[in-house]
Amino acid sequence: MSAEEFSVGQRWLSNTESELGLGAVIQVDFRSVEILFPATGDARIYTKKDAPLTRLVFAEGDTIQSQDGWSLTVSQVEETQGVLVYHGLREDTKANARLPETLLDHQIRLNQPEQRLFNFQLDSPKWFDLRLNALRHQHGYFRSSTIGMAGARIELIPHQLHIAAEVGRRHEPRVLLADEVGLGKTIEAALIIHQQIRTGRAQRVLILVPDSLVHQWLVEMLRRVNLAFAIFDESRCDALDDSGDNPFETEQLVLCSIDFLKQHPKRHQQALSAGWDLMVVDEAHHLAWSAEQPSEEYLLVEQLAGSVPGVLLLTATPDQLGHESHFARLRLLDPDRFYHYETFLEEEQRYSQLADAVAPLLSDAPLNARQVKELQRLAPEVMARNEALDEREAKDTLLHQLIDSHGTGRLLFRNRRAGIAGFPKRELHSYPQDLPEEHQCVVGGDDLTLALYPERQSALVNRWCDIDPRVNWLLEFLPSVKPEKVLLICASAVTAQQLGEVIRQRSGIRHSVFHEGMSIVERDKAAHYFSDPEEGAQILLCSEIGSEGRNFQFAHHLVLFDLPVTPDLLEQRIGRLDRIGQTKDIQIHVPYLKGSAQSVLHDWYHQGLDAFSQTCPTGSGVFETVKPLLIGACMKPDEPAHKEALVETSQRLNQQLKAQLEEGRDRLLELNASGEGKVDALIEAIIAQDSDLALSRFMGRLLDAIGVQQEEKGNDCFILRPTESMVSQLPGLDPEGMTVTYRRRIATTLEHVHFLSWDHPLVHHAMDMVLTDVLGKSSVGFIAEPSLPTGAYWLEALFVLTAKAPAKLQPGRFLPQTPIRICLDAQGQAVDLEFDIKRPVGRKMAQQLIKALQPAVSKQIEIAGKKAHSEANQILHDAIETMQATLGREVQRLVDLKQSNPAVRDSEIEYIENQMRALDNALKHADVQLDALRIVVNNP
Ligand SMILES: Nc1ncnc2c1ncn2[C@@H]1O[C@H](COP(=O)(O)OP(=O)(O)OP(=O)(O)O)[C@@H](O)[C@H]1O
Repeated sequence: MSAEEFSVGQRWLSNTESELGLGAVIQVDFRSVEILFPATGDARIYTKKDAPLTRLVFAEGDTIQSQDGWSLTVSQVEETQGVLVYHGLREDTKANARLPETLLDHQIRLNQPEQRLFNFQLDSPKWFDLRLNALRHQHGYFRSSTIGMAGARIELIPHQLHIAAEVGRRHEPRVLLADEVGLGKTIEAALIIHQQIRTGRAQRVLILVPDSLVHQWLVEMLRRVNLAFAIFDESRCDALDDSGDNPFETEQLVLCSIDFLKQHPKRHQQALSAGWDLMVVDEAHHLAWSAEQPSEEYLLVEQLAGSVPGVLLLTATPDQLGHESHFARLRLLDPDRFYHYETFLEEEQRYSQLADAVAPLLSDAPLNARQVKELQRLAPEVMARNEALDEREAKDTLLHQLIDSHGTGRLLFRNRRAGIAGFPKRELHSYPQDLPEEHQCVVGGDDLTLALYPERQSALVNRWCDIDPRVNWLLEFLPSVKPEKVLLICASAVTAQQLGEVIRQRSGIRHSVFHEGMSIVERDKAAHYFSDPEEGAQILLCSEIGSEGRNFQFAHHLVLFDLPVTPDLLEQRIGRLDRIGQTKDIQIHVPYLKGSAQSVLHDWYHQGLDAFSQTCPTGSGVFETVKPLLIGACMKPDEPAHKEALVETSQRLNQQLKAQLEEGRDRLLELNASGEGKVDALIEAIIAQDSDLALSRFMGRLLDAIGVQQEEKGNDCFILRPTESMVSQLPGLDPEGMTVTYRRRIATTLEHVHFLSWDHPLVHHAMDMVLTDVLGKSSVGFIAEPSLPTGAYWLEALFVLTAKAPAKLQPGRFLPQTPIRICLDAQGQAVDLEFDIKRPVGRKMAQQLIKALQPAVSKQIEIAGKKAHSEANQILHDAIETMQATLGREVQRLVDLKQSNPAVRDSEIEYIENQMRALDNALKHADVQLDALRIVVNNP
C-alpha cells in the first residue's frame, strides 16, 4: 500500500484482482476505504492499513485515456485536495486540455511491463517462462520447413508430401492434380490449402465439388487439417440475402457444389465478385470443352479461374472426356501458354522425345556421345548449365533440372499406382446369367443404351426385377458373404432404387441406397449407415454418382451390376474400394447376361484391356480408337467375330499404348510427381517433430497454467476439460471436454481424437492467449541456487522484434516475431543465465523489493533496451541477407527455367521481385518492444 492518504476521487488499482480495472475511492473513514470499480460494477471495502492497492499516478510524457475515449499526452500534473489533475495536449483536437483523475478510463489495464512492475501488477513468475517459450516456439514454427504439413492427420505418404511441399509453397499456385484414382488428391489439396493458409499466402478459399462430395470434403478438411469450411447452398445464401451483403463475403472458407452455382447464375456472379485467393475444383474431368461447345461447367470455372489467383484442379482421369478437354483444363490454369491445341500436341511430341532421351540418366552407366548429343538437341539451355555428367549426383541434378523445365511438369502432377507400393490385389468373379426371353428383343437392335441396360425397356419398367436373373443372383450372393459389406454400383438411380425395393421385400438384408435423387443430407446418412461396422447396412446400392470421389475402402466386395461404357468410369467405380487405406484384396463381382451387349462389354474390359484386375491408364486411349468397333460388337453380340476382332484389336492397341507410355513422356512427369529422392528430408523432419517431446511438455504446462484440466486416458490420449478457474476462455476448447493425442499413429487410427501439433488451432489459440494478455508482463520470483550469491538479484527483460508487413508477404518466413531475452545482474552487466524459478516472491515482500530497487531497475531496463536493439540489428541484418539470398535464388531459378519452360509465368517472377522490395522495407523498419520483465532473487 502506498503511504499516501486516501481521498475520495483518487484512482487505485487492485494488486490482486487486476481484471477489475481502475477503481475510484468513494468513501474513506478512520479504518477503511471503499473502492468502486466501475468497469465491472464491483465495490470492495479494504482496511486502510494493508489494502492490496496501488495508486495509479502518471507522469509527464505518459499518454492517458479519458472515459470519453480521447487521449492526452501529459505535460504537467497538479494536485488539489489529494486528487490529481493532468494537463496536456489532446491527441484528437491537438488542443490544451485538463483531465482530472476522476475522469480516467475505468477499463484501464496497464500493459507496459515497467508500468505494471512499478504499480505492483504482478503475476506468477511461471507466466514469464510461458511467454518466453511461446514466443520461442512460435518463432521456430514459422521458420520450419514442415509448417502446414506436420500437423495434418495423415500417414506420411511420400508422393503426397512431395506434391504438397512443391505446390503449397508456391505463390498463387495453379496446378492440375491428376494422380490415379484413390492415391490421395483430396489429401494433397488439403495439405496445399493448409500450407497456403498457415503461411499467410491465402486467406480466402473456395472449393467446388460435385453435389455428392460436398459433405465428404467438409469432413476431410476438418478431420485432416482442422479447416472448418462453410457449406453454401441456396437456402444459406437466401437467408443471408436480407443483410444486403454478398453472402460469399461472409465466410473465408467456402465449400459448395458446382451444380449449385450452375443452377443459380446470381450466386455464380456473387461468387465471382467475392474475391478469393485460392479455388479448388474437384472431379475436374466434368469440365468438358470443345471449341464449338464448351460445357456450362467449363465456362463457369473459366470465369472464376480468370479472377482467382490460385487454382487447383483435381481429376484422376484427365483424359476422360478426350485429350482436347485435357488441353482445355490446362488452359484454365494458364491461358497464355495453352492457347492452341495443335501447338500443344506438337509440344507434347517434343516432351515425349525428351523423356526418351532422359532414360539413360536413370541408369548408372555412363552416357555415350550420342545420348549426350540428343539431350543437347532437345534441352540446350539445361545442358549448357551442366557439364560433367559422370557422377550420380551430376546426373540427378540434370534430371531434376529437366523435370523442372519439362513442359507440363510444373503444372501437372500425376502419380500412378504402378509407382507406389502397397496396393491390394483385385480379383474378378464373373457370373454369366441366361438371357431371359423378355430381354431378347433388344439384342441386335439399334439402341445401345437398351442393349446394355435392357431393364430400361418401357414394357418392363415395373417388373424387370422379376425376370432378370441378376436380381436373384444378388439375393443369393449377399447372404453368402454376410456379414461382409458390399458396394453395388449401377448406371442409374432408378435401377438402384428398384434393387433396394426388391431387397427390402424379398430379404431381411440391411441395405441403403445412394443416388442423385436424394438430398445431400440423405446421401450422407446413407453412406454413414453403410459405414457403421456393427449396426450398418450390409449393402449400399449406388447409382453412378457413388462411383466418384467417395471413400468406401472399408468394404472389400464390389458388385458391378452393370458396366459403364468408358474405362475411366470403370476405374472410378473400382477406385471406391481400391484406394489408400484398403486392407484386403478387392473382390469384384460382375453378373452379366450371356449373349448380350453386357457380355461383350465384360469380355472387352477383361480380355481386351485387363481393366478389372489392374488399373488401365491406357483404357481411354484404346477406347477412343476402338469406339466404333465396340459399339458394333455390342449391337451384334450374337456374331462372335465382331467381339473377337474388338478384343484382338484392343489387346494389340493396349500393348502398344502401354509400351509408348512406358517409354514416353510420363516418366519425367512421374518422376516429378513422385518426388523420388527429393522428399526424404521433409519426411525425416516431420518424423523428428513427431518424436520430439517439446510440444507435449510445453502444452502440458501452458494448459495447466490456463486452468485446463488434463486427464491421462491411456493409449497416449488425454482428455482436456475447461474448469471454473480458467484465466480466460480458450477458443477451440470443447466445453464438454475433448480427447487429444500428440501421437500421429493414434490420431490416424482413432477418429474422435484430436491430433495436437504445432499446426493445431488449439495450440495457436493457447499461445495467442498468453501473448495477447498481460499475464507474465511483470513478476518477481525466487531461485534457490547455492552456487550463486545469496540475496543477489537479476533482471530478465524480454523484448520482441517484429516486422510489420501484410501476411501475404510472409514476413514470418525470414523474420517471425523474434524474442530477445536480456538478463542483467545488479551492476547492469549482461549474464548468460537461465533460471529455474522455485516460487513467486510473496506480494508484500515483492512490493518492498520493487520499491527499493526501482531506481536501479529503471536503469537496468534502459541498458537492456540498448542491448536488445543491438542484438535486433544483427538479427535484422542476417534476416535481410537471408531473404535477399533466398528470394534472389528463387527469382534466378524461375528466370533460368523460363528460357526452357514457358509454363513459368511472368507474374510469378514479378511477385517475388516485388516481395523482395517490400520485405526489405518492412525488415528495415522492424520494431523492438519490451514485452515482459522479471526480477529474480536468489534465496537458497
Ligand atoms: N496420407 C494419408 N493418410 C491417411 N489416409 C489417406 C492418406 N491419403 C489418402 N488417404 C485416404 O485414402 C482415400 C483416398 O484418398 P483421396 O480421397 O484423397 O483420393 P483421391 O485421389 O482424391 O481419390 P479419387 O480419385 O477417388 O477422387 C481416402 O479415404 C483418404 O482419406
